[in-house]
Amino acid sequence: MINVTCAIIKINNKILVTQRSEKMKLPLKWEFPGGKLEEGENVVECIKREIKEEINIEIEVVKQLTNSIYNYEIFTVNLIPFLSEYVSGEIILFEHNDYKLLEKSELLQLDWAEADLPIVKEFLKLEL
Ligand SMILES: Nc1nc2c([nH]c(=O)n2[C@H]2C[C@H](O)[C@@H](COP(=O)(O)OP(=O)(O)OP(=O)(O)O)O2)c(=O)[nH]1
Repeated sequence: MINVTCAIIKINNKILVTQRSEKMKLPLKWEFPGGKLEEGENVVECIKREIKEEINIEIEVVKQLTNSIYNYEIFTVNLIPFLSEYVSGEIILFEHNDYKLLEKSELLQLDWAEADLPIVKEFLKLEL
């Protein structure tokens, strides 16, 4: 099982979502940006590092949500989500195909990576 952190990032009351590239696993699926936990790293360090590496911005973690464990046949992911606030930096996509800033009500319209669906649903139930 691989441990992966991801961030639900609020920017001006919109939510940042990113689309995986054609060359990645789960091509063109939508996800919350993030990535694999490295050895000796805690989950908060991991999500801040991954967000800087992948989309060039700094975030502040607000709250950890419930993990989503999903079996994709070729691998099992333990996805660890963090509600986060944008702090600084300009969005530059180093790996992703595209991004969108969406209203909460628009989130379920995307073609999500399967592991993200329970996280999207938990987030939709939260007060913002
Ligand atoms: N970052 C991120 N990954 C997710 C989400 N949902 C989900 O199933 N994943 C999966 C896709 C990837 O296999 C893995 C994250 O790893 P990654 O983004 O660091 O790795 P990758 O696919 O670019 O690299 P690789 O495994 O092909 O070497 O978790 C999500 O919301 N965010």
